[in-house]
Amino acid sequence: MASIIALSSIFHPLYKKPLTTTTTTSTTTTTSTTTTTCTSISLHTNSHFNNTTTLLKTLTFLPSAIASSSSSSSSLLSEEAFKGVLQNNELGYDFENNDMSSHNNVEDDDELDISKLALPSSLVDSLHKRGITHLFPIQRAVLIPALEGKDIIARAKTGTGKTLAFGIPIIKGLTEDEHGIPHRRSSRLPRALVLAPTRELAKQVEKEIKESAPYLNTVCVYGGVSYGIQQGALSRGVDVVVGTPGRIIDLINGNTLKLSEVQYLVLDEADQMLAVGFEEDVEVILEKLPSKRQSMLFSATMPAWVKKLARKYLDKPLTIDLVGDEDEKLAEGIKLYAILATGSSKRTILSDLITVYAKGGKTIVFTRTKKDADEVSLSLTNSVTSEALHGDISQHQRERTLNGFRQGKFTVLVATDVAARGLDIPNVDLIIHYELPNDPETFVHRSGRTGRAGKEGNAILLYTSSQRRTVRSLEHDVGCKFEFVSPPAMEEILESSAKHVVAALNGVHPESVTFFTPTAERLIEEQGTSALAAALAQLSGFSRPPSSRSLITHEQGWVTLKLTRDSDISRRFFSARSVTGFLSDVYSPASGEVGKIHIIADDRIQGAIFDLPEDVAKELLKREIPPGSTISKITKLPPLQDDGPPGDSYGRFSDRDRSSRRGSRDQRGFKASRGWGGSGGRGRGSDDDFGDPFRKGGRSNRSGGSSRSRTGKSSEDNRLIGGRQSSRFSSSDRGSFGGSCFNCGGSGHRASDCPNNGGFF
Ligand SMILES: Nc1ncnc2c1ncn2[C@@H]1O[C@H](COP(=O)(O)OP(=O)(O)OP(=O)(O)O)[C@@H](O)[C@H]1O
Repeated sequence: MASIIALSSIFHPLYKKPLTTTTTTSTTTTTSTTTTTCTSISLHTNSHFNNTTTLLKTLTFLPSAIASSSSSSSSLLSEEAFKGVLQNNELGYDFENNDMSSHNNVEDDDELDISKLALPSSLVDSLHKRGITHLFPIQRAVLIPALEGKDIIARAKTGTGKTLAFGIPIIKGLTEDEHGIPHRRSSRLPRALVLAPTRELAKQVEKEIKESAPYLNTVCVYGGVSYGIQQGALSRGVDVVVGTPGRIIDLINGNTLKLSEVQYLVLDEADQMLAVGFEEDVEVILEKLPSKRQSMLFSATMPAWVKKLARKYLDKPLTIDLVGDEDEKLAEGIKLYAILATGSSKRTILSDLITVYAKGGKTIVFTRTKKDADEVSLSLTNSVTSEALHGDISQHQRERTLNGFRQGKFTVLVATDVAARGLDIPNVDLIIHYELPNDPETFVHRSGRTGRAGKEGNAILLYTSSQRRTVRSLEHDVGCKFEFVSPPAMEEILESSAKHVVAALNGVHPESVTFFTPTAERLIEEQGTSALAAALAQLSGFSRPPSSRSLITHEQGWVTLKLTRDSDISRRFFSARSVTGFLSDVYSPASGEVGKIHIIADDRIQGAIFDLPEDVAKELLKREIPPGSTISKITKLPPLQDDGPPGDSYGRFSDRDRSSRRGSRDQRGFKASRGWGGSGGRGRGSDDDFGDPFRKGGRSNRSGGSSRSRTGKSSEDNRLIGGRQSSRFSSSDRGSFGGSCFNCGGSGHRASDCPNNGGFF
């Protein structure tokens, strides 16, 4: 107990003994303040040396970019500071090599061991029960300054444990006084207030605090449910209130929630308050709080409003930034992929992506609108179990959905941003950004639903050709790198499906197996391994052979081919028209059927990739090809030339922008987007409807499903031609050939009519 008192007395915000300070200037002053505080602990509190040692050692492990002073801040923690603390290097810490091993008394693991940090034993016990034994970096970074009573701005990557970073010091402060003596409370007005941007996040924070400190009364308040229960809980007395700003204001106005005794304020996911339009409400609440309080602001990102808020309402906050300006803002375990898709192909590839990248685990698909969430979820139900989560779904149903997803009752959650913000669902393996997020912050939040608590995960961004530049901006703004990959090839899908089926087989009850064994033995005798292969194919959903798919649009029944031309033979500009010209000469029906065309982005190669219906492609590949040219079916897309419209730039995408852009579309005047609006500034789900100003037709409508996209539009409408203009032409229209000569590149004639014909055509 003595050591607990000692630690509390040194660090607890309510401790009256003045901390030792030194006077130097500006930033250095701050450093010295912290340093001296620590130094005084280290050098002058001999009787408590062991615990102090532990704390100091914990501090020494803080990452180098741990804290910086904000404009109004007066604190700075850094390794420099810690070097100062340990002038005599009592702990034997090797600062140069960030190595504690030379210290001989305490094992490395002890540094973050929560049972060694003089926290209330009840708290330690409940954390242990939850499997939480050691602090995460943001928690160890926040703990000491929070216990010192400092206002804090903390920024850490998603899923790294921010809730307990503020939860632990607040629980300690609410549990015992500065001497470690349990509080006896007279009034039961709330002493801690946590503001969260969404109901789900509020409930999650409540859960985290309740599970860590079941002996405290924690009440969660949010809109969409009746006031009665929340009012009742508040009137019975409460320690911690967690809630969304709107309902909190209602309860304050209804005189049920009184904030006069609030000592701790937390703004969780402060950046998201802004995103969901709570900025005014937040400020109204902050104005009503007692001025003598400790405030902690947690945010994954730092937009201007959050900085303003900090300046206005926090007192000389210490900024603890475990992200930094340049660094990747996502947890390390998250692998990022970007996949080029069209509006219509997104739905087709979605289940394939889930099959290959989620590896049988949980997936969250993010859409921008509620309607999309419903539609996408519905379209998935044939292949996977899926549910939608958005604001139009009742609160009760939302909770049921979330619980079902947590418990693995279904594996794919299709959610809008607001509904899924800040959700902590363990073991989400895959995030799919079905549409581009509105801004980098949203991207970080969405992606951060995977790779939580040190685990690994994948996040896939689906983008259209007109959004390439936005994807690059995103990389820059988030400080991340995407791996640009093609949609999974059929082989990968089959292989992953087989793996899932094999994994599922392991779950079959042995008794059921015995039941089927005689039939299995007979089948193997009769058919050998093909019997098992047939069973796997059936279980994978591939009882019929998969039809080929375009690598560009992913539409079934299409094949993607690559055409290259030897640059020694022709130095002419290679364009989409070169492709149509080539097809027209080699196998003229193909020129009327060609789908999308993209020019290959490789200086050493003159070439393009393009789609043809499977049967036409087969015929084409049988034809004799002019010397110097190659044509082949490909299974992976090569790098392609950027063909986005010029205005696909960074910015927020408001509804007003969207509607005005729609208006401009109707007038047939495509205006460059200024937003991350997905679709290069076009409305939802219409990414390719009018995205390519250079798109031209040329393909006849084929009978049968494959020539039409799922949207009902002909693929002709969808054609995208490598960003360059192509002329309309028809293979049967030999009189007015609009392509360019594959031989000389000149327009208006075919290679067979080329005056420079090398003899082949
Ligand atoms: N020290 C710890 N040891 C083990 N697990 C922990 C620890 N701290 C937190 N966790 C768990 O890690 C998960 C993520 O924590 P939390 O939700 O607080 O992250 P976050 O940083 O707030 O994420 P986000 O920014 O996405 O909201 C939770 O399930 C939490 O219980």
